[in-house]
Amino acid sequence: MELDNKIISTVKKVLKRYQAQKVLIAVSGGVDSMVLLNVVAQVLPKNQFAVVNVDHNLRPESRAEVDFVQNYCLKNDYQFFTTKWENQPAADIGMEAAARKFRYGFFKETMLAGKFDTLLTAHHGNDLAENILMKLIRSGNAYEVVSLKEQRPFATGQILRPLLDFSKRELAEYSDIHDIKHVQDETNFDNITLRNRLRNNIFPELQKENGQLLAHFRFFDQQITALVSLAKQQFEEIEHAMKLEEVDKQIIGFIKPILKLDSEQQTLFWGNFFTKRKLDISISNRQINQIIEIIQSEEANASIDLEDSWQFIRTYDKFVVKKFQNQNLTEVNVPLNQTVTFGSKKLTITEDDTSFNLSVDKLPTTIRLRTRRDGDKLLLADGKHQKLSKRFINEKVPAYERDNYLVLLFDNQIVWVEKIYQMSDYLKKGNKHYKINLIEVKE
Ligand SMILES: Nc1ncnc2c1ncn2[C@@H]1O[C@H](COP(=O)(O)OP(=O)(O)OP(=O)(O)O)[C@@H](O)[C@H]1O
Repeated sequence: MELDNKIISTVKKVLKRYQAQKVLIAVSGGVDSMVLLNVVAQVLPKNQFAVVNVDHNLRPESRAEVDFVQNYCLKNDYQFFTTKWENQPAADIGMEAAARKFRYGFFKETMLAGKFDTLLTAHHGNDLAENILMKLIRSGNAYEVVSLKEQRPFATGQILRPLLDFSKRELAEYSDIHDIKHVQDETNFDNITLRNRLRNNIFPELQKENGQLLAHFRFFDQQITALVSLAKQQFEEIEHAMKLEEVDKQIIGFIKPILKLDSEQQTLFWGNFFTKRKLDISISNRQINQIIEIIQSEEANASIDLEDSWQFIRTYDKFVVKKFQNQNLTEVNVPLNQTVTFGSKKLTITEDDTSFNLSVDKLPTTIRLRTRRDGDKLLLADGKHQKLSKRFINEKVPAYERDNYLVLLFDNQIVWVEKIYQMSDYLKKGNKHYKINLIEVKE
């Protein structure tokens, strides 16, 4: 009876704390979600909840499982939504992730269509502990380790997981006491996945060491969550002081504000920095340590290569995180009056006698666009040449930005370099007039 009261009052409390009004319960038919349904039906009137189920169509018995949940809902007069996954990917790789994506896609659709504000899942204490240990084994990233939250935003509302305080065993006990029928998920017994190996082999051993293990994982989770949220407040202030400039695939900021953190704190800082920006980069612990090392070094122009073509550069008082230029994009033809795309920029050249910004004295046969190359030279008024690299220095263009500047060539002669050079400024004899339009496309 004590367990009953504890489960019911906890679910009630969580629903109240997060102000759940109209609730969709994700029910697979397994013991956990059938217990959750049973409990919610005791604390909410029927017009405030419904059941959602997804047939992943991956095992022969999946149809029977849907039928089981559907019949249960029919019998009890609960509103029920279901769908069947038809277009599975051909290969087996990533099937679980694809199934998950489909499942949550349908949950979202159903929530929006039925104006539900809350999705409930039956994740419990064992799921939480398994998740923490899995993330610890795979990455050790503190921000990922505590990823299974009691509440998180979802669709236009939220997901709540009111059973995290209970173990699988307690839920099974509840279902035994109340004779709650459920289906058995066979895949839980094979040891192909890390999760199942932890569940079936590792956790039983660990629990022999301490029966309170799951409560300790939950306690650990709550503390890390709190520590991370405290740290995030401070990191926001630091990022503000860094005066970050974020443009397409490039972030620049001052280093000084980070230096008031010690190395360990910086580990947490950079983890947060990359995790929250969702860049297409998987940053490892080793790389974070390298970043910290060059931040603290005296070297003026140190740089390291990160994963996925990203680079971290430390200049004198700033740092830059940027994505390499795609080498295939180094040279394109530019037909007149057509817009060409070069990386994140678009450029159009038109013949224009009224509002031209470039003039030359003869019609070019080829017009090409590229980024700078070693040895590029610019023609000056006195007929002499200047190295493009020299001009970059004169114009105070930082080294890390120089590769982004576009260079335009008429018949192999540089006639224009984005922002810093136009040949016609030096040789005013031109009689062919062109208008160059350049726009940056923000992603
Ligand atoms: N096919 C399904 N239909 C409806 N709800 C489901 C289905 N599968 C899972 N759920 C819901 O998700 C909860 C967690 O299920 P399970 O542990 O199988 O998923 P997971 O892959 O570990 O977690 P996640 O749902 O976060 O990916 C279940 O208790 C249930 O509430």
